[in-house]
Amino acid sequence: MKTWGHKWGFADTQFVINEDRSVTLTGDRYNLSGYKMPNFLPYIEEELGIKINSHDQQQEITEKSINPPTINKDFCQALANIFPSNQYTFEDRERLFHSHGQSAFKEIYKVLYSKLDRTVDMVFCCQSELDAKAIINLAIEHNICLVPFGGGTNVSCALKLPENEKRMVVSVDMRRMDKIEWIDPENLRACVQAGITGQQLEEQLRNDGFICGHEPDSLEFSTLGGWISTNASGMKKNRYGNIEQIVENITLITPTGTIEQIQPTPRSSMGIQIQNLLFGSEGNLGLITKAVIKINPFPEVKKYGSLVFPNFELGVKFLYNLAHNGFVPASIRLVDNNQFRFSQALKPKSTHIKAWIDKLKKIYVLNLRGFNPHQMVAATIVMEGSVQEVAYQQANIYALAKKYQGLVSGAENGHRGYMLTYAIAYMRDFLLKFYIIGETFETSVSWSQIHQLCHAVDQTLKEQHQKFNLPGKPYLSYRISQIYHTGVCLYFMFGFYSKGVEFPEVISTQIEHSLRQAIMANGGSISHHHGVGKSRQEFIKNTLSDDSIELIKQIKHANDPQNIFGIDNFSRDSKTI
Ligand SMILES: Cc1cc2nc3c(=O)[nH]c(=O)nc-3n(C[C@H](O)[C@H](O)[C@H](O)COP(=O)(O)OP(=O)(O)OC[C@H]3O[C@@H](n4cnc5c(N)ncnc54)[C@H](O)[C@@H]3O)c2cc1C
Repeated sequence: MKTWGHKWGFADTQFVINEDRSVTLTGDRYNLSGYKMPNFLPYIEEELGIKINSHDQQQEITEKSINPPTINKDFCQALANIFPSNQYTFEDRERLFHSHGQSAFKEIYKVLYSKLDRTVDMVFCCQSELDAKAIINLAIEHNICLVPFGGGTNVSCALKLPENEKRMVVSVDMRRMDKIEWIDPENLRACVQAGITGQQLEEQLRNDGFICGHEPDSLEFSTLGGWISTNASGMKKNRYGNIEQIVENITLITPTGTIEQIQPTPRSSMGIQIQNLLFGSEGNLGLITKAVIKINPFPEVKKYGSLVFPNFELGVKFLYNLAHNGFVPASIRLVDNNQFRFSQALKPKSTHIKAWIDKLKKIYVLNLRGFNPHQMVAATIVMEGSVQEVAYQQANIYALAKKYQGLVSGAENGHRGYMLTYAIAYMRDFLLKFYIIGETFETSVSWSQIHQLCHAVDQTLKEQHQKFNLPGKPYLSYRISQIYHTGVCLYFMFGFYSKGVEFPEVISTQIEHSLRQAIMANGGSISHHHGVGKSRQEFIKNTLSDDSIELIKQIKHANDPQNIFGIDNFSRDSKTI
């Protein structure tokens, strides 16, 4: 690493500008990697109304900018008496890495170009349940604040330390707990340690012919414990479920004991289900050390597909009908026109014959079918299962799409659409260099309020852009990324050009706040899967009754009277809760 700050992802993968102003994603990890994208910069420039100068880049911090650690000597001595030195570190780079998630302007911008407000003082690597109990006991004895760390991929400022925390803060990194403890192949369940990443989990299960199927776009780095703590949602939830449907039992080590069900069961009417409190607990209650999850035989077939519709409204009508039918695929997403055009802009320059075929397709879609290139939208599809299941889904989905003027546009476009989501965080870091600040945010909303909510977000962004007198034009795109019986998950991306703007990270935060207000005023939820963290704490009071908030405070207090798990995402000391 040349610079001090930590970016997203693998070191071999980043977007770069070539001499001919095309853009390439380096490495060979994704199907977007390794080729020139001539239309990338022109698309961004047109959408934002700016000109990108490849030589005019923000300079990342190359020097340390991190507070010296607060040291509790007695605790450090006691720790050293129990654990070998390779299980903990005071190293600055590690402290920084463990002190933030992936929120664009509230965290990554600060890490790369400014300074995080506060960093953890030590990083401890938890290797077993015994370690978890021991570190908690030491923390109780010496009044230390512990912060569980999974993959650091949250986008809600869930790892941002509270400003008023005066104690020594220790990040408890769970990633060495990355084993599958057992597999029950007959009943299709497995007991898995909480620090395993999605990629490790799927690789290990695959060796035995199984799949978990929980596939968030952060799969490569996020962990099982993090998924439970944030109440995560994976793209293939239609087939495998969201995290709360996948997990059968959780083990949580807390300052007052061990929280778990004695044994997992397919379902149980046992009174209040303690486990439900842990989904979305966001590091406030203790350390999740393992979980029993459902597993599935590895699917016979995985097939991508895609459709284009003349406009977003027809696409939504199609999804509404699909959601209430029996052939819902593992995943289906509907992207708006901006995102559709962006995915087109990421294509390579066509070779001779391909260019000719593409031209013919374009003529058919635009001239013969009358699609408007500035209105048309696309749906991308993943189908998984047996040969028969997938064939049944494909035939019925495409037949239904026809009723809404949908045209089949091929597996390659579908695959490309899904790969694009893996590149988004790399894109964020690349664009940030050129003063373009972007962020993603999401919500869930009933079917009947989708259009009103999207319109409100669009209007609010335009107003905010004007209010802060920002250069160029604001960027907004959105997609429906999940469908439910009563509504959908809407996933937005917004961005603006910040060259010459003072404190862009502060303005972005205010804009994001206004956008959430608009979402909630138009029937949207506080979050569909990103969680609350510090980013959305203030909206809890619009989400839960006062008495519900009080009950949560009491549960927290009973479980952790000393507030050892003082990350304060949802705790008794929170300013707003
Ligand atoms: C590019 C990108 C794509 C994303 N795509 C998705 C997506 O498709 N779906 C989705 O749901 N989210 C997505 N996210 C958000 C993020 O990946 C999830 O919130 C994820 O669940 C966080 O897991 P983590 O292991 O990284 O947790 P962290 O970020 O390390 O921690 C998150 C919170 O959980 C707590 N925590 C972590 N591990 C434990 C543990 N073992 N015990 C107790 N508490 C713990 C932490 O203290 C913190 O409060 C995405 C993020 C990025 C950057």
